Amino acid sequence: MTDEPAKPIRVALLGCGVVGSAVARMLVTNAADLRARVGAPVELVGIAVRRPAKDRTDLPVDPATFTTDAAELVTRADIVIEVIGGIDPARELLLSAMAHGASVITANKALLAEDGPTLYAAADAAGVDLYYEAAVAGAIPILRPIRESLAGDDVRKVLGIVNGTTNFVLDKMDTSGAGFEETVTQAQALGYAEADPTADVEGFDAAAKAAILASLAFHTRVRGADVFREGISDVTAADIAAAKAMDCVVKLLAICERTTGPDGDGINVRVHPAMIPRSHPLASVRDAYNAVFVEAQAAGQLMFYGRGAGGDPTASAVLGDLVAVARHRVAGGRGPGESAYADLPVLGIGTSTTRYHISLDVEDRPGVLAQVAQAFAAHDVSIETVRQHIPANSATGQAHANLVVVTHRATESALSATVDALAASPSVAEVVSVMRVEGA
Ligand SMILES: NC(=O)c1ccc[n+]([C@@H]2O[C@H](COP(=O)([O-])OP(=O)(O)OC[C@H]3O[C@@H](n4cnc5c(N)ncnc54)[C@H](O)[C@@H]3O)[C@@H](O)[C@H]2O)c1
Ligand SMILES: N[C@@H](CCO)C(=O)O
Ligand code: NA
Repeated sequence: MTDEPAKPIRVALLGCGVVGSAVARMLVTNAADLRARVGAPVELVGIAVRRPAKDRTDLPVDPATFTTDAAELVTRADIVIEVIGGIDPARELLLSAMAHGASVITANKALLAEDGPTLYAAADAAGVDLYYEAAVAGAIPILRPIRESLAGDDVRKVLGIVNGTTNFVLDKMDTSGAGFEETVTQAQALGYAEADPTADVEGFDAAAKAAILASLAFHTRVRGADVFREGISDVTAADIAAAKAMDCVVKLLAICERTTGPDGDGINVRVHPAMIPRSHPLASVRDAYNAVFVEAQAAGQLMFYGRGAGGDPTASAVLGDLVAVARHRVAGGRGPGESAYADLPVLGIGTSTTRYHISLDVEDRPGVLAQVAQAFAAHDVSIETVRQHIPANSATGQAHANLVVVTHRATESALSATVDALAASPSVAEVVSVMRVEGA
């Protein structure tokens, strides 16, 4: 008696842009290996596109595979891969796919951060898988390690560089000394930044990824809108120079922290530029690379590093999900569903604690340093270092000094009250900049 040949796994691909075309190519080129790893043939039954007339002859795919009817395509697949992006129609298509019994794979962080629970509920109702490794940090395996490998540990903190565009811009500002606008223009010319770079430079993309990371790490529903967000458009060449003077670099960080304090248990999730010491592992993340640093109770510190974007790297994560999901189809069973049992409160930014670098333009006369120190003391913010620099010429003729204060850890609310007091002080001409200092 011979074994029945395994039934093919029918895969539908939605979107054939940067990621979709790389996924299609890998699906076809690696078909024999995928078949062996899955235990059944993996058959690309259709690719939904918006512009069917576009020349796609470079792809090793039968032209009859392309369709403009994504809604119909999702009804005849075992696995649907969504790489269209945006909220709708991606959401409707994924919901319809699951309602028709398909498992789904998506790279769509915006949709997951906006409405992940609806997708999870649909996956549960249909008894199918919902996988999305590509949605955070592209090729880097980070979601499966948090969702599965660390499921027995207690994750305390996730600290990551999860946006390649902003890392590229900040890295170039660091090495060239150039300003933000000039560097973004250069990044656009090199294809690193989009024509409209808002989602990246204002931190929306990183905030969506932070929400996904925090949800998985802390078994709590966190939406993109819950994440405190500050982008990099206000980071100046002077900020970068100030970081250099402290032997630090500026990075856009996504920070997810489990906190236990007088206000009770909760989590802080925030995205903002911060100085980190050059000796910190994240400081060596250059160009458009991503890295995620995870701290868990028993595991200690772990670091994940690699390419966070690009067609092939992102397709690698999609195909990894595909093999996992297809194996479930062959052997039966499902991967993990949503885990939101901890239901921790997402605390306001005021409760988060970090160190701060504050640059002040002050009058150079007796008692000024004491008044500045008093503003910190009054709000219970402890000073770690103070550096004073006297500029060669003061434009006004008035004697001025530049004071750089670095604090010990303080809450954001205490720090912002201190900054308000400094701004109102007659001794302080200007609060030149305030930047958080992480990783030390
Ligand atoms: N590019 C990356 O490096 C990267 C990395 C990680 C995650 N992602 C995510 O992957 C997804 C796709 O990104 P991308 O860079 O490939 O974008 P893209 O713009 O290159 O491709 C999207 C494609 O979807 C098509 N499309 C739009 N609406 C459609 C519809 N209704 N039916 C069929 N096709 C439709 C578009 O015409 C386009 O070709 C996004 O969610 C993105 O956030 C991208
Ligand atoms: N725009 C993102 C890539 C997709 O997540 C980045 O710059 O990292
Ligand atoms: Na990933």
